[in-house]
Amino acid sequence: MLPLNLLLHHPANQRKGTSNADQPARQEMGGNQLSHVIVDTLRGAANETYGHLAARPSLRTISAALVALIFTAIAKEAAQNARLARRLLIQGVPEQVLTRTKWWLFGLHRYLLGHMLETNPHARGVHRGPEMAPLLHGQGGIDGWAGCASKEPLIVLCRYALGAPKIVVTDPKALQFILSSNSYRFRKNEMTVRFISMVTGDAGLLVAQGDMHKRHRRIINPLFNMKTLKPIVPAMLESLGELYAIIDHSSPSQSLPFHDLSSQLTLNVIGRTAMSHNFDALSPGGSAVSRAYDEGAKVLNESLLLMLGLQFPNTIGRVPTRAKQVIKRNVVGTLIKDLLHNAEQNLDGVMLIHELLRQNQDKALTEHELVCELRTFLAAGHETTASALKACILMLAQHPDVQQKLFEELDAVAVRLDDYDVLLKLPQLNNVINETLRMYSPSLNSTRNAGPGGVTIPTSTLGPLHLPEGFRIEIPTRGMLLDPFVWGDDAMEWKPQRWDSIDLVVGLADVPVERIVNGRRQIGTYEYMPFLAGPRACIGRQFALMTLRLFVAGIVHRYQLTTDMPIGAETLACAISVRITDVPIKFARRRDE
Ligand code: HEM
Repeated sequence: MLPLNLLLHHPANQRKGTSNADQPARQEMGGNQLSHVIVDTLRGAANETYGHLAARPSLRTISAALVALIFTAIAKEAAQNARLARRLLIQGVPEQVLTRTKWWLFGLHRYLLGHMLETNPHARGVHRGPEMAPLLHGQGGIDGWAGCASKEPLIVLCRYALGAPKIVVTDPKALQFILSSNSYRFRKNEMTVRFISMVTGDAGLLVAQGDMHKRHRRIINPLFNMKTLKPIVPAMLESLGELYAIIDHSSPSQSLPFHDLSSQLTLNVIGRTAMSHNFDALSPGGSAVSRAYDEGAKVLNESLLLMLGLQFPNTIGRVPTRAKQVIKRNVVGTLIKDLLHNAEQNLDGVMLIHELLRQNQDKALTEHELVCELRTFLAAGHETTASALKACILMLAQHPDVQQKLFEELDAVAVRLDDYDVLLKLPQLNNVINETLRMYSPSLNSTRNAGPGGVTIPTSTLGPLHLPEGFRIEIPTRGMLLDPFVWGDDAMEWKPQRWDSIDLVVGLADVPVERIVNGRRQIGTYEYMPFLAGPRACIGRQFALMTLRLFVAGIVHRYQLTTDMPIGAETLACAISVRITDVPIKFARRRDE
């Protein structure tokens, strides 16, 4: 792109700003009609003002040029986004209402900030999901929905910075298409991919797209089937034993910070079971790796500059920041290479790293790709499982009746944790875990972009909907799990017993018209998705459920749990996963064994 001050000083451009000589320069700037008008106007004005300085560019000239460039870029982007949004609006997609109309620049803020300043539903954060629900069902707060009473849009358009549009989708028919039958026609958002790549490297399952994803998933799938997972139960229990030791050495009247303990515990679990390595995260002060991991996670959560750098990789993204230095150190990546070499000497081992090497005997994945995959297991499997575990334990401590019922169930079968087949079938245990994953889903939402050439998706109420290439889709996982239209008026309450009368209807693409059939609530595959669905659903689902079943059963059978945190007083934070920030738990040993 030509700097504007050079254009200004081009002889053909002196005084008059619109000669034919401008054409190539305009094309260089890649502008549309609007940007041409703006450039021409600014150029004319700049010539009038700074024409006498033409021979020697001054700071003022350069500043004016910079301002003009930024202004042009913003106007161009906003105009493009407005056109994109319009393409969806004319197909009948309702839009979230702007409550702050006429508030700023005669409503121009719609094209600059979109719905970012709206307080309900929030643009982002843990409240966003549940607050979206009424809109998605056509109740208040949406523009342009002329649907009849029996229909609900289940798709809403909203806009972000510079009016960048996206649709929020909960329509099961559309989700079945996006996540399952046509999942490879959608791509993960580039900024999300850049963000996750900083933690996992650029070749793990979470960031892989298209054929690369298929190739990786084919090799990694067998690592997470029951046959491979059952032999790692003893390694999981070894980590649980370390937690017991810490609890047993503390006083029953002392509240322990289970929010930290559960993260350290699950880090040890992933270390042992996935990499055959002891991260030693539960020891006082942790290990070098666990400290590096914590530090990395912290800077990722906190650095605004880092986020802007991801959005604008070629400008702000080049600024060296402390966050980047921390991530670059990458002790974990270096360690994993060593662990891979060790595991190659012991190919009969039962841990995931051994199975990974066995599945990769034809070297379909390079060493770099293997390292990225193991880093991915660490990033995707550690905080998510810890968030679910801490929520289970806090809920049980807050609800003594449910805890007692679960204890009795465990006691009745004289639970032996190494017999996983028994644990799999315990109804109270499964109810507690299902309900916690519903109410405290570690996943806030998932995003996808329409792939090359654009995609036409089927919908229940709008008919086929064409999404231009790159158009953004948000799937509000947490919102769907807390949606009163799906779960009933008590959706915001933690009630494990609701699962006694729920049928999970597998493979159902359409929302059942009759929600309650024979007294049982019907929930479709695309309505309960803590692990998402389709070829890109969580590969570690069974691993996570196994960890939760073993640890919740083990802890409740051994300790009576209480907490000073009243029901509803917990605070949630969301960075990589949604988690309860403060989980103070008192553990009283039930009986000495
Ligand atoms: C309660 C715990 C967990 C929850 C709630 C969870 C949730 C999810 C969700 C919602 C996704 C889809 C993300 C998206 O595409 O937008 C996902 C993907 C993934 N998860 Fe999990 N996860 C959990 C535990 C684990 C564990 C323990 C592992 C591995 C050890 C793991 C590994 C992965 C991987 C590799 C992917 C990417 C799959 C792909 O794109 O093919 N997760 N997880």
